Order: sequence, then structure tokens, then C-alpha cells
Amino acid sequence: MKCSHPLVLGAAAVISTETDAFTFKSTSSRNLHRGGSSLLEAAPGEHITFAKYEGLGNDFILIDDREREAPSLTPDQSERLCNRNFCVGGDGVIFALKAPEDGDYDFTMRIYNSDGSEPEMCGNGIRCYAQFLKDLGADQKSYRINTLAGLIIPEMKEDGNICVDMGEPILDGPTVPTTLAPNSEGNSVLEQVHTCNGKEWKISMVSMGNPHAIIFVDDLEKDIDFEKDGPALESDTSVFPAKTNVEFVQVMSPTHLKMKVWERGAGPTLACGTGTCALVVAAIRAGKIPRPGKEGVRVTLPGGDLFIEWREENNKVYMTGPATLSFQGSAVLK
Ligand SMILES: N[C@@H](CCC[C@H](N)C(=O)O)C(=O)O
Repeated sequence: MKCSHPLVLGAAAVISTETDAFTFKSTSSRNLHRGGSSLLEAAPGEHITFAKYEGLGNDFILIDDREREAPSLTPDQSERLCNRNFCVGGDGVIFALKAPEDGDYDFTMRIYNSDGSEPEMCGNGIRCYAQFLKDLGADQKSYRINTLAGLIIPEMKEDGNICVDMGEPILDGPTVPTTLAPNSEGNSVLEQVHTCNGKEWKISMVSMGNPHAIIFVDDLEKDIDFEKDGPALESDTSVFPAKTNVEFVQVMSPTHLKMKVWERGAGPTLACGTGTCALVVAAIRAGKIPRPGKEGVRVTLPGGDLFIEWREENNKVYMTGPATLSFQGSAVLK
């Protein structure tokens, strides 16, 4: 059954939901509207065509900029688009851009967090990106995506899930980056003690292109004051010079972890793909769980489950989970 009904969100956006068909209009018409230039950024009052996707409730506004080399929206405009009261709402804006000519890539992905800051990578975002490409008609089994964290390869599975080759984790402390003293193999930071917000934490640092501070707790509901500890740790630039994403993790069984995430530049979200990969690496390294085989580790996030494999033969991390179109529409830029 097809269900298409326009909604008016204040003066900000006209949305149409499509439950059985994808009729997304590419931005080429928008670029023509701007005199044909693909270099100009969007102007206030202009209508921005978008599609909204979510991966386990981590939600993104996707913009088809495949004719462009750089995002058509500024960080400020993206922040306004992410406002849940005054515009579309989302944890970030993701731009589908053309691939650089000098590399073996299909497309480029850039993303702005909901506060306008630019992270290097986004795990749930890249699954949404792959689904967006498929819905736009670029129907490939896998995509070689150029990101600020390097090559990332999402693969479309028969069951509708997307398995992403997330590359190798970065453990070297200064590269993550953190100034916490390395205390483990490979110059890495593993359960290093640090005081923040008046409390002592044991912090493990892992980068999946973007930085993650992982903290194991006995009880996710009782042991942290999430709304206060999360932002205090995120912005503790005395040890996290680029700020950090913060994952609190409870071990449920040798193959099942549970997490709560406070994201850099977005605050509490329902899921974080890069964070989930990072925490599985940290859990294995810290001896919290054994290294599982191909079946991977199940991680329960507030928005649902992701499955993570840290493959011994190539040191790469693989993340499997869903990505779903929520709606598509046109928003007026303020
Ligand atoms: N939700 C994302 C991560 C998005 C970027 C992050 N907030 C950062 O600033 O590093 C994911 O699924 O990985």
C-alpha cells in the first residue's frame, strides 16, 4: 500500500512520507535553480531536498550532492536543519559527494554533527548512506566510500542488513587523540585511571577514525550520572584534545555487551556504530570478553542491536546492522 501525505512542520519543512516507493528528487534541479553552479552553497530561503534515514534510531538527513566535491550546506545550516523543534531534526547531516578522481572510490561521504562540528566517520551514518545510494538507483552489492577516516566499504546483505568493513582500529594514544598516558601494547590507553566530574574512571581509548573513550561499569543504570558524566567527559580537553565520544559499557555475557553513548557534537543518541566497534575492541583487549569468531559480539544499544566482528586475520572490524528510510521532503533553509 502506498501512503503519501504532505505534512507541514511550522514554516520549516514540507515532508512527504512514502512507505513503498522511493521518489527522491536529486539535487541537480536544485543546482540548476542556483544557475547551474555545483560550487555554490545553499542560500537562505532556498528549498533543500533531503531524505531522512535512521540506523537503530541514530537519525540523519541525507543530501544528494553526487555532482559536487564539497557539501552544499555550511556547518551552521546543517546545525539548523538538525533542530528537532524548528526544522527537520536529526543527529547529523550526511552528504553524498562524488569520489575524488585520483582514488579507487565510488563516492565520498562527509558528515556534520547536529552541533555543526565535522567528525571523521559515522558507522550508523555510512549504513544509511549505502541504503540512500541504493534507493537513488546506484544499485551495487558494495560501495567503496571515501571518508575523512579513509576507505570504508558497506556491503548490502540479502536479508536487508548492511555489513560494513570499518577498517582497522587505531590504538596509538596520541593518534586517537588522547594525552592520557599509554599503559598497554602499541602505545595504547587501556583502563587508564582519570578523574573527571569529581569521579575516578578507568578509560580505554580507541579510534575508528573518530575518538572513543570506553568505560566499563557493573550496572549501566546505577553506576553513572549519564546526563552529567557524559558531557563532562566529552569536553575534557585536558586529555581529549579533539573532544571524544563516550561509551559506558556493561558486560552481559561473553558474547553480549550493553552500552549507552554520549556522542561528541550530538549528545545522547540511540546508537553509535563507530562507538560500538571501538567498545568491542576495548572489551577484547581488556579481557572483559574472549575474542569471538565470525558470529561476532552482540551489542545492545538504546535503539537496538548491532553485531561486531574484530577479525584476527586482517585486524579489521566489521559492523552489521540495519538502515531505514523514514521520510523524504523539502526544507526551507533559514
Ligand atoms: N553516530 C555515529 C558517530 C557520529 C560522529 C561522532 N558524533 C563524532 O563526533 O565522532 C556513529 O554511528 O558512528
